[in-house]
Amino acid sequence: MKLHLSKPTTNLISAVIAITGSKSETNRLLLLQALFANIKLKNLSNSDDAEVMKKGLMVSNGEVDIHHAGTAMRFLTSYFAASDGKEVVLTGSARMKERPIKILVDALNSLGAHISYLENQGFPPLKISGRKLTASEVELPANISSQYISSLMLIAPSLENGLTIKLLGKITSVPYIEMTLGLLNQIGVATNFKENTIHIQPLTNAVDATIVVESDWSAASYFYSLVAMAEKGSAITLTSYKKDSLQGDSALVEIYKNFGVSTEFAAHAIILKKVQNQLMDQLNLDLANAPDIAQTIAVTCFGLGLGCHLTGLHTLPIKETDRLAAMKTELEKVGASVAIGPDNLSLAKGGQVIGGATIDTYNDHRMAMAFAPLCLKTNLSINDAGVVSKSYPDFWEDLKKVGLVIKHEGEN
Ligand SMILES: O=C(O)C1=C[C@@H](OP(=O)(O)O)[C@@H](O)[C@H](O)C1
Ligand SMILES: C=C(OP(=O)(O)O)C(=O)O
Repeated sequence: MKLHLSKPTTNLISAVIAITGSKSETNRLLLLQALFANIKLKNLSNSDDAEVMKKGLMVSNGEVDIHHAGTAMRFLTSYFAASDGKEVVLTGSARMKERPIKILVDALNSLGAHISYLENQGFPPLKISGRKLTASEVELPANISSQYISSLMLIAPSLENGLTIKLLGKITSVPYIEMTLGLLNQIGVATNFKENTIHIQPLTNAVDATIVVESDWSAASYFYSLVAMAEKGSAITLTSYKKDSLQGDSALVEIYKNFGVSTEFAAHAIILKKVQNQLMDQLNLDLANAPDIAQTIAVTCFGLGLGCHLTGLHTLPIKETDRLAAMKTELEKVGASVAIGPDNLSLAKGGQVIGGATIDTYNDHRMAMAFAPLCLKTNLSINDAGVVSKSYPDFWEDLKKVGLVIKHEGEN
């Protein structure tokens, strides 16, 4: 599906949008609910990634296909490995078969799991013969993906003696580890995370509580970008958010101040307002703690004519696509001048926006969503726009609520 995007007919934008629960929190809680059935959940994510997670958790024997969902792939690997008697083949999309999983498989096998590779060593698909894991100490490199660590943490309370996890090297995407700890604490698990060691105690009965998932902050980033590029006085209200978020991407509140966007916390909502013009002409930012908003921020900077130097991006090449390479190619299509390194992206300031470009999305929801706000500056088209359903199926409908003019190819 190719979509043509152009700006609203009015200069000031204003809208109220309800976004569903965080996909990261949802996929953790779905796994915890499979282990502790009394947990009740509200405001779950309606994303494809949450759907494949739900479906996967119901399988005991046979193939589980999690498509593009990194969290489902990593979290289900531990879940099945520790589920005595379950025999599954865990597979995914062609891209998923290129996303490394050896660090997690090695860690689980060292705990007594039986996981083997069916195609390429170190990559999905995996054959998993579930069994009771009895060991209680494990170590693994922490600099490639925090999802391996969260995956082990999520099954830890169901192990007889809990789990001590020693993290080797520089720890990446730390807020996602803290999110896992926070959710474990909410269901009654005792945890401790100091320096490079995480202790997780076993749990017999989870707290009898209803957990309301906070809406997705990564999804909110696209509205921050829209407001940043909109006329002064524009405002968008998003529900349901709170100040004490478990999601690292809530760093948007501080980051977008640089672009003149204020965030007001109301009851269960945030109100984003363009209150002044951007405060600088060059943004330097380390995004090792918030890798999923790098694409959004780069496009915002470009749309506003600012330069940026974004660092801490070492995990981007192994996400839905090589996001650094994809960003360089697509930003240059719209007139930007971009340099990338193994863990960074630099955008030269003052680039002139070229109109009428067609953005390729590389099976990456965030490529489509990050570029969409740029239509406030120029008309553009997005190829394979349905890719957004990985995390945000209602994205295009919600953009229409903001007044953006969105047409299918061939539509008048
Ligand atoms: O644990 C999670 O829910 C996630 C962790 C991050 O991955 P890495 O730890 O691989 O950077 C993030 O990019 C991903 O979208 C979701
Ligand atoms: C990287 C992402 O997801 P995952 O790793 O779970 O596929 C993402 O949503 O940006």
